[in-house]
Amino acid sequence: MGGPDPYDVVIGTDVHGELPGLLGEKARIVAVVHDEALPELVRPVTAALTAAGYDVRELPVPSGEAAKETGVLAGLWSDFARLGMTRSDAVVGVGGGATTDLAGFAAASWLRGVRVVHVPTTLLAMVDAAVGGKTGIDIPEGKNLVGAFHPPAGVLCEVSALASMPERDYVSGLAETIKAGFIADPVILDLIEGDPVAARHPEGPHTVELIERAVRVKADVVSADLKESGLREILNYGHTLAHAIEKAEAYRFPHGHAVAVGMVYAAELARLAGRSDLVDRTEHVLASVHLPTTYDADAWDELRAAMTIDKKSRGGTLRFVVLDGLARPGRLEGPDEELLAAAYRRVAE
Ligand SMILES: NC(=O)c1ccc[n+]([C@@H]2O[C@H](COP(=O)([O-])OP(=O)(O)OC[C@H]3O[C@@H](n4cnc5c(N)ncnc54)[C@H](O)[C@@H]3O)[C@@H](O)[C@H]2O)c1
Ligand SMILES: O=C(O)C(=O)C[C@@H](O)[C@H](O)[C@H](O)COP(=O)(O)O
Ligand SMILES: [Zn+2]
Repeated sequence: MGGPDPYDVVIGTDVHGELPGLLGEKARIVAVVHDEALPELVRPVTAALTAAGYDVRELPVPSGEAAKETGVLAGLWSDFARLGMTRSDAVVGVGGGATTDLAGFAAASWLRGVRVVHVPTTLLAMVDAAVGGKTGIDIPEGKNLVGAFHPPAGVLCEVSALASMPERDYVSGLAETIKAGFIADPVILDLIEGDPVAARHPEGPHTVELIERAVRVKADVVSADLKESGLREILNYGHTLAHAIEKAEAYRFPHGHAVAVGMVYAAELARLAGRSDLVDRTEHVLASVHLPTTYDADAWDELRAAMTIDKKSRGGTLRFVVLDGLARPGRLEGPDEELLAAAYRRVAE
């Protein structure tokens, strides 16, 4: 991963031995912030760190989006204080995107910033959440509204960890993978459309290639625009409606499923605005891996209200990432209310 502080993203099997190299030699205490439901996946991480001589402390946090609550973050700050963590110490985040978002923000905010290495255990976290340095938590008013840009010192994707993933969560990660396909690398779409049944499972023949391609898309974008002053917005394709859906569902709807519906909505916005016509392909590839393409017809007013707080908005103007063609992302600024509602009719079930 390029940018001012480049770092390695290791992708492979039996790669835990690379962890000390990613962490560096300065750290004494390493706080392993991990999803409490994944002891089997945490064990090889702590074993590799202990063998390398670090003082390893395990800090379990709730599974899933419940990790991204202010109370959990405040609990980690107290833990870091109790452990006596100084600026030369480090955090390792082990889990899905919710865990790495929390661990990353805890590291960003502790003493104004300590090193963090991520060990993502879901497809979604490998292809997206654990790379790129966006960290954050949710508040009742909205998703990811508090956070910081804090790039990791390294990312370790142990692909064998994916074997235990429930299909629903695995497929959620395919939504962000497909997003990378639409905004920048259509070969991703070809690989999934070529064998969607295989794509739904981690033992499929193209899993490592899909991860590598999606990480490459993210690396190229983030290296050029870490703090989202322009280009990075393309990684938010489909997310304007997605975050509104997640809020409406009290964060119990998988992130990737919400992004899937959000991409259909963005594709329909682009079609109605005369920019491109990728709606059928979007629906087809998402449905082929069992991702949703529709949402509650009665939810529009609530979703429209929630979309106002999107981070891409400027003043009162909503701004969407739309496609002018495959791998040709553009922006749609301030679409009128009738267009917004009309596009939702395509999604409404
Ligand atoms: N920072 C970013 O750039 C970025 C990018 C995309 C998504 N995100 C965030 O990531 C989060 C979603 O991440 P996610 O989809 O990884 O979900 P998650 O972290 O909520 O994990 C989903 C579920 O999978 C379980 N799990 C994790 N690894 C497992 C494994 N190997 N085997 C069995 N079960 C496992 C977890 O316990 C949890 O129940 C959202 O909060 C989203 O906003 C952040
Ligand atoms: O890395 C980015 O930039 C993204 O937008 C990636 C998204 O997949 C991710 O869900 C991100 O957390 C959304 O960020 P937000 O700024 O809209 O909260
Ligand atoms: Zn996302």
